Amino acid sequence: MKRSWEEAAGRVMVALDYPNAAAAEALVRSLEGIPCFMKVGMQLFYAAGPGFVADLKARGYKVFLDLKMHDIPNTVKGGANSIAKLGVDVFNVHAAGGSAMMRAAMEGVEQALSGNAGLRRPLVIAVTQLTSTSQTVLNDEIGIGGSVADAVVRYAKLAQEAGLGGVVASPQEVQLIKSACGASFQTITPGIRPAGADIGDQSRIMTPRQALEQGTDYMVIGRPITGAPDPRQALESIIEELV
Ligand SMILES: O=c1ccn([C@@H]2O[C@H](COP(=O)(O)O)[C@@H](O)[C@H]2O)c(=O)[nH]1
Repeated sequence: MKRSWEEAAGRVMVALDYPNAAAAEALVRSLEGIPCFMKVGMQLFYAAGPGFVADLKARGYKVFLDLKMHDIPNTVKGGANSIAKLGVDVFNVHAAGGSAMMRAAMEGVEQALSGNAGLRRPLVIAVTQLTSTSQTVLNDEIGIGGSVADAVVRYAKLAQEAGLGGVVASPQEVQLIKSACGASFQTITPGIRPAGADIGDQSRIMTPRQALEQGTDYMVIGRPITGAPDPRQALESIIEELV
């Protein structure tokens, strides 16, 4: 199925994994006019703070705030409340925190929205198993038995029951998640590597085209873009692969 260039671009979330606002801002400027998401993770957020996120939103960017909260329910509720007030489009928690913690995140969002009619409702998603986690690490280090795919689907169902709208997983698990949770349950997939790209610390990977063919909703891509000699050209060539 052919899709427009804009639709293809809108499925890419560029990971702004930079040590400071100036470096991230340079990348954002180099991608100006491309309607992708900007993903702010912990490295940038801890250095540049909520002001950087608020500035991106004020300039009209779609923002995924990837802080992967994992704490007691009351703390996550408070964190979700603060994040929702920033007006981000997507944010996440770890499904490993359990259903009470995930429900608390949703309560934090509801509280923020009820006090502010102008706020948009963010998509709240849960990390299932990190895309750097291999079968061996899951079984021998984390201590969860069975296949990675089974562990991912179990967390996806738990997240859905807690009221979340989607999950972070690898593209390899997208079809199983959609079968278990329905087509509208969103899948956000890191672990994307164009053919020939350095895998780095990722374990469960696919190319952009393969991920799309699995039915992923959004793909998170960092180093294949940010580490390229010409990041704009790298992103444009990924988008061409998705059209
Ligand atoms: O399971 C996960 C959850 C989050 N991430 C984040 O996505 C990007 C991926 O960056 P690459 O450079 O393309 O590997 C990064 O910000 C991670 O924190 C993930 O990789 N896996």
